Amino acid sequence: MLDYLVNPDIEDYCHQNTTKESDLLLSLIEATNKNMGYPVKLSGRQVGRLLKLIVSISQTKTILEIGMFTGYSALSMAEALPDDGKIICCETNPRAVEFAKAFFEQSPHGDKIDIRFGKALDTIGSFSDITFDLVFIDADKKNYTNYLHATLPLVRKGGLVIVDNALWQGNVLAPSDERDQAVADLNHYVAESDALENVLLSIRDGVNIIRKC
Ligand SMILES: C[S@@+](CC[C@H](N)C(=O)[O-])C[C@H]1O[C@@H](n2cnc3c(N)ncnc32)[C@H](O)[C@@H]1O
Repeated sequence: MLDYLVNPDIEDYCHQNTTKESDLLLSLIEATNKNMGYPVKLSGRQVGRLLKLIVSISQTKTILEIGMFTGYSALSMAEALPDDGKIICCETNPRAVEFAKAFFEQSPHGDKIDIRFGKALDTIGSFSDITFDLVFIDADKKNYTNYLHATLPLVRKGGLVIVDNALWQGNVLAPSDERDQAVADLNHYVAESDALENVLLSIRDGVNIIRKC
């Protein structure tokens, strides 16, 4: 594991010079830090604003999020969806689900968010006749390649898959366990595929932006 991927001063500068979140999202971050023990799980301002920006400029209306936690990235994307847009969020932690629901209820965008409690692969397996404009993968790393292969058929042509933690603290350089390997395998598969085009960005812990051709 590398100490850091991006110089911390540069990281801080980028954070300070990126559009601030809505007041509700700022309270969600504060409450997550105070009550949930793992604030590091939040994708953070740069990734959150990147997701919101992409949703805004891509005519995205249907999103699948794999790994919702307390709802930071879900609400960031929901804020950019049109009124008839929808985001389905998969999450296994009941406490995180209750926490997120309380915040979604306070948001004018909360009714765009549909939480599916349970393992994401089971939820995905239950879908029929559903197509997504965008899939955001941000759950257990060991299933990263499984998530990619399970969701690609559900993504419309021209749609996006965005993968957080795609550099996995640098462990992709020399994978040493199942999780490192799954993230490295996903990156390799995507870069080699003729059916996909992508850019792997070294923002925060890495973000892989993939377009289905
Ligand atoms: C990194 S956090 C997600 C952070 C969130 N996307 C954000 O940026 O605010 C990963 C989440 O995935 C959830 N998770 C882990 N395994 C899962 C599974 N098999 N199915 C659905 N969610 C899972 C965890 O409980 C955790 O809340």
